[in-house]
Amino acid sequence: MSSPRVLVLRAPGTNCDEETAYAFERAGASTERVHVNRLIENATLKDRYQILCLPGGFSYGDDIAAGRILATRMRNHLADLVDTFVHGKGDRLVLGICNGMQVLMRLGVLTENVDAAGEHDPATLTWNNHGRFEDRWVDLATDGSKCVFLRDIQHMYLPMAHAEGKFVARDQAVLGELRDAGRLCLRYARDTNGTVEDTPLDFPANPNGADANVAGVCDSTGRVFGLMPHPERHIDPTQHPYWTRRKEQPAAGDGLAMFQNAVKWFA
Ligand SMILES: NC(=O)CC[C@H](N)C(=O)O
Repeated sequence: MSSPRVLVLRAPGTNCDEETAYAFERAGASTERVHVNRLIENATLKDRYQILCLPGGFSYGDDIAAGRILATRMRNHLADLVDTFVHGKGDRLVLGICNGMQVLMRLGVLTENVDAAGEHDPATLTWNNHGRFEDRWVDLATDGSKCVFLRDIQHMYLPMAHAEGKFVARDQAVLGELRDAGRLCLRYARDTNGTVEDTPLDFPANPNGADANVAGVCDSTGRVFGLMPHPERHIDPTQHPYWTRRKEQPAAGDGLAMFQNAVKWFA
């Protein structure tokens, strides 16, 4: 298959769908932005796509908790779609960006197979330590061996923009299990070296106080990935905040490689 088709799922309050579709198209995929209600009406629509992407925004106004309502709608009305993309024949990819990661966390697909015996969810996303919305650029390091989207990427400089983005594991055992499986594959970093650190960094390097500096998590297969920062906002070099001061411009913004990795997976 040459060019995968991407389903960019929209809901009331989604606001990053156009940029996300642009990012996938720049990487060589074809995309359609589809409202969640259209998918609920037509169960066979999902069969047109190889990649499911949940973009950023404030679905259903972040009411109750960010991502909770869309995740509940998907669990109740789109269970077949979720199962097809997450499990199925293992031939599809899922990406959740920011609010999309919040939805994937609420659906439980990013922490699947982890200490299922516990009374509470193995992990969640909660309010940033300082209790406010934080919107700026961050350095990221990858432990990307496992995750399809992060292959051959060590460092990225990307914008983050969230209030409920602090990753918290239920306990150290869960954190260790996810880490040892290579699933804590994207971390906030202190610099551009691409070094993964487990001890939480101080603010501002770790913008929200996340356990083990976690900024992104993948499932046990590496095909399902959620991250809080916004790769679709750094596709072109001119989106870098200091681009006019750089002597040499890179060919692309740091985020593009993630979308290219997804497209390559189908080549
Ligand atoms: N940028 C986004 O996707 C919004 C993040 C999210 N709804 C929050 O504030 O936590």
